[in-house]
Amino acid sequence: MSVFAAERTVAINAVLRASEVCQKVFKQLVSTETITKKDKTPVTIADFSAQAVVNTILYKSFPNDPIVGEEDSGDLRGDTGKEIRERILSLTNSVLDEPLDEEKLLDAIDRGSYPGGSQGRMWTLDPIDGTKGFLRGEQFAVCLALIVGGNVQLGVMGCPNLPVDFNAPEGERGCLFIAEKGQGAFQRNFSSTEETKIHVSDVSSVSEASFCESVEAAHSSHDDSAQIASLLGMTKPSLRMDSQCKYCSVSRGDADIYLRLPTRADYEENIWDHASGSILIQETGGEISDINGKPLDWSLGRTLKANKGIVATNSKIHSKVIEACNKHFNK
Ligand SMILES: Nc1ncnc2c1ncn2[C@@H]1O[C@H](COP(=O)(O)OS(=O)(=O)O)[C@@H](OP(=O)(O)O)[C@H]1O
Ligand SMILES: [Mg+2]
Ligand SMILES: [Mg+2]
Ligand SMILES: [Mg+2]
Repeated sequence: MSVFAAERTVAINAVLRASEVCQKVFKQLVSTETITKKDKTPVTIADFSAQAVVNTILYKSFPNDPIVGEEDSGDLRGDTGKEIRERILSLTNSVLDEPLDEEKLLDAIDRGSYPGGSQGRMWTLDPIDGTKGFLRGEQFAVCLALIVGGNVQLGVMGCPNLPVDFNAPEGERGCLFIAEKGQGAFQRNFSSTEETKIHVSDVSSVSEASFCESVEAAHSSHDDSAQIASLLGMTKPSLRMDSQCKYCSVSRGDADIYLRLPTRADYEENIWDHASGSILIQETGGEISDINGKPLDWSLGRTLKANKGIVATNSKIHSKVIEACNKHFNK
């Protein structure tokens, strides 16, 4: 029986509303509505608005739950932030039942500042994962997960541009993925409430397998993955896409392995970039670890500081992929 039925319903609603914001923005986005953050990555009015929407909806049902969210309101305050703030406010209010004022909007965004840790309940939110994919009109995802005592219990992901059927790439787009610990995982189309149970592929020979990996070589080394593919005797082309949609693709069997290989020794993966994807992989029968085969540790704060890179597979071929990573990186 579902332990988090209420959380599941609220999270689905929040992710769908935030996805709606992103879809609205994409049609009208102008260049002044994208900011480059200190780490040189982009953030748009849609990222801020989606975070405000999700945090507001979560607060209404679970006022005591802290949130580890990617964005903060620093760039939206004061005179310099006035124009962008007003756009975000009207966007946010276009999907909320009760309108916010400017102060409440900024507060809602900043409710995502929780430092994380091993104690109690917390949500983690990536309002748009794959912002670069979003800007290109390609794959992005609204990603929300519930973590309790350092364990991911629930994950909901909205993928507005992902084809509902991998074999019909020109067909309907827009899917929602829902996974709860011990309850399996489901895909739902944006146009319906019917849920279909999904599972990973049953490929058991690694030479038959295919990778799903980042578009940006700066986020996961393509050279290293090509060499690992060669060690494994893999010949199929990689499926390349932005965002946690990669986890969705592996979880429904479109590809067999999600590899995220470190490009910089000092990079720590953010928990919001992987929490919902990790439970989706586990609940569809897959396996997830870092490149050394170590379980992901969600209890150390806003990042996965004890882990290096990510390997998610259909489970049958996991140990082979870890072995190849080991061989490649420790050569
Ligand atoms: N150096 C480096 N290494 C690994 N990961 C990084 C790095 N820099 C940024 N990021 C994070 O990558 C998130 C987007 O991941 P993607 O898999 O979508 O990358 S890609 O767009 O396909 O290249 C992106 O998430 P969003 O900001 O939510 O898009 C970042 O959190
Ligand atoms: Mg970002
Ligand atoms: Mg992200
Ligand atoms: Mg993001």
